Amino acid sequence: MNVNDGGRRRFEDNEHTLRIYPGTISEETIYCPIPARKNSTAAEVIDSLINRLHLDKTKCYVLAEVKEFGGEEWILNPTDCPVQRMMLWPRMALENRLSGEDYRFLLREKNLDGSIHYGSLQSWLRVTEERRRMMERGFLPQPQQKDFDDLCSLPDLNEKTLLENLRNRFKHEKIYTYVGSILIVINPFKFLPIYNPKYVKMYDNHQLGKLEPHIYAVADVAYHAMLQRKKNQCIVISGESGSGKTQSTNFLIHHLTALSQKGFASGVEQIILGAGPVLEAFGNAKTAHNNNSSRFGKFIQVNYQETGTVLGAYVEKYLLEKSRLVYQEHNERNYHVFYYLLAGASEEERSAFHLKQPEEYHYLNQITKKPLRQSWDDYCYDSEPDCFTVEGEDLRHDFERLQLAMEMVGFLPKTRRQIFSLLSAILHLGNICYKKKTYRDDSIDICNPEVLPIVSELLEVKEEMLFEALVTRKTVTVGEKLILPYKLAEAVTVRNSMAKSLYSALFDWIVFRINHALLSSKDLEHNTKTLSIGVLDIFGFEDYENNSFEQFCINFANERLQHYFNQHIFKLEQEEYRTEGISWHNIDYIDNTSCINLISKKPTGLLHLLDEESNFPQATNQTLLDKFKHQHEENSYIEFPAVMEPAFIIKHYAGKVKYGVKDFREKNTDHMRPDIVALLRSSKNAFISGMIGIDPVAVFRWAVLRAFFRAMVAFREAGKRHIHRKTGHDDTAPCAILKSMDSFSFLQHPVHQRSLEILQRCKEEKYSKAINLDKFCVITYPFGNGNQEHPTPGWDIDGIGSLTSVNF
Ligand SMILES: Nc1ncnc2c1ncn2[C@@H]1O[C@H](COP(=O)(O)OP(=O)(O)OP(=O)(O)O)[C@@H](O)[C@H]1O
Repeated sequence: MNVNDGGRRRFEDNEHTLRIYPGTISEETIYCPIPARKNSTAAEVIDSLINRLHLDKTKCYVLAEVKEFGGEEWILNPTDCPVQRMMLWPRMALENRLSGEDYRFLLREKNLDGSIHYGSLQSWLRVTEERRRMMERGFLPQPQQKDFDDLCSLPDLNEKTLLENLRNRFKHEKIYTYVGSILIVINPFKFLPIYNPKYVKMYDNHQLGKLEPHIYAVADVAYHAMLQRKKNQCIVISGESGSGKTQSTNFLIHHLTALSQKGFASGVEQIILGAGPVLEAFGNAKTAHNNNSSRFGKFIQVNYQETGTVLGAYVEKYLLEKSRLVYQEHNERNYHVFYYLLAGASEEERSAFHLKQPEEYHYLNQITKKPLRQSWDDYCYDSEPDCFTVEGEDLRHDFERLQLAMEMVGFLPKTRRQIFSLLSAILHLGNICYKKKTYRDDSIDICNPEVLPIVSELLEVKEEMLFEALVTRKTVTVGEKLILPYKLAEAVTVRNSMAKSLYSALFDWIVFRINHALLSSKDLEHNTKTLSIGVLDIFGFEDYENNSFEQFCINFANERLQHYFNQHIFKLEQEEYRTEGISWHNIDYIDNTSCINLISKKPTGLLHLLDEESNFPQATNQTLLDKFKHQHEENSYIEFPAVMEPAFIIKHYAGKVKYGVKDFREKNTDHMRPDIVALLRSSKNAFISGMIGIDPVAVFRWAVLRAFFRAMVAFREAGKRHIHRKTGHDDTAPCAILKSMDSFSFLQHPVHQRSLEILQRCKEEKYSKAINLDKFCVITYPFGNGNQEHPTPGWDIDGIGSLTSVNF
């Protein structure tokens, strides 16, 4: 049996050992190893446990799965398969259990009323408790300073006291702090025992601010506000890369599904569980800041019945970073899924998909190696480790985990093969290279024609058509069809654009399929009134060594979000004080309206000038820059580098960022050329031809902005609510948002429109549902280095200086 093949079969057939921790049910046992297979159910495992540990058979037991930091517990249904759940855990958790307390199975006793008896606290909690007792008895130093869990209650609020308060709280492992209804999170980069069921219970139905700040409190307030006011809610998460946004989103989603299910895993939770690793494999990558960085923004909406029971959910994605597919910066990688596939595919799959080693693909091997030592006689480039594997990563295990997760969200083996075949086609496409035919003219040829049959086989398109599409452009003028050869650089752009479009269409298709699995049929019953809570996990402000169009869009979106924070927190709040006759000195804040106008105001905003230049065939990077200069030379929010550099600098609220204009026009109108669309639509493979039909034109910029429109409307409505409250026209409780979000809802997205068309075929009634938003906000901050596997040394918080650029 070969190694690769063996991996999958091992998982399918072999016996696994589950370690079950019985806790107080059997105090003398730390854990009990129980053999089980992939399809062994929780009920069978519990039976074995009862026999092994001689437990009281008259009592009722359940298995609880603990995963992620802090020991959130998910109760398994009797028919759930623990091994399948275990295989979704990261490899570290499977191998290194003694230190990996985050993932395990616990045995819990069920009370007569059906509730779960959680028994004593887990070992880590005992340590914390012990420490608290020692402190009380004076054996350990008491915390010196009083801290404030809401920055608004600081007696003297200024930058210094604000940072000191956060630092002080962080030193005492308090990573959460409120600013009114906003929650600030500081990434601890270490396990904290604050996410277990005790905390779920503790924060159930409590007014915000009554207990120590916590992410559960935010979820809880949103949940109960939704139920009481019958209004949909929205939680916005923002922060820089590596600050813990995804982690916070996971805590929220877990809590939001847990609240309604009293601890029992539902089908929806099962699908959300499977959707996570799938989205992560296709949408996450190693970056210089985070080994598992999400390269797309997402909006996850959990739908509830009016009674508060989870109905279904849906995911909307924003701006997948397509450029990563064809080029990665130093010390960064392409999307995880490529490495998983190349490491984990079986021999049969390797030959069917024509797979090679990662270093043989242009899209994976461009890692720029920086010279480590530089001297005349010793110019060394290569002592740096490659970037194909990340420390602690087991790509084969990750591939198995991905396959299982795909199975859980309903991808049949045939579909999985089609997806992997398409991934291979994309990699081979990237290997196609061009040369000039002759020195005299510009016409080009393909240097390695042997790659063409492989790509044509994998995409199931005719080889001649593929060749034509890669080297020539077809243009139709009045009554005439012109075939013009591409120039060398143009051909490379077309090849890359085809690869990017294929990958992004695949990602859209995956999200579309996940949504089908997540949307419950009850969601579509017109007489079932649904409510929802949305969590928006959006990219934070970015400033890298090289910033391009992606950073420009992301930072503009953040600029708009900041604008609405300003509106809400400063302007409206101060207006309210004034009208209520409270003596008040206005606080100065950085008003970023001018920066937003510079970028987006019609007719001369940078985005409008960019649109003009994108549609003008003779335009170049220089003409674009000249246009920017000509219109905005006097504007203090834009600068141009002193040396001749094709770049411009924007003075954002969070600092100056330099953007290189290279590829701005192409990325702004980044869409598949019609001849490429025609080629892919001609594929004999219905999976590929159908997928291309979904969304041929990339709605790049508007996709990212739409995410911010959600936030924008939420905050604008917050403003209206303030005014209404004063004029007495609105009797809803604070924070109610009335505005219908129809026009910005996911229903507008082409992928979802398609999804709905299909669903509507099953349902005659039109699916019409207003999406209203209430508002909550979570802001996350990283401390130390995002790549740290271990906590910040010495629990140091000097990095708190990084907060200074943020103004609330
Ligand atoms: N509450 C937390 N407790 C402990 N560790 C955390 C917490 N939040 C985040 N981390 C750690 O920080 C790492 C980075 O977090 P995460 O991936 O959520 O960041 P992010 O803001 O989503 O980054 P990106 O924008 O690059 O996707 C996680 O892998 C985890 O190790």
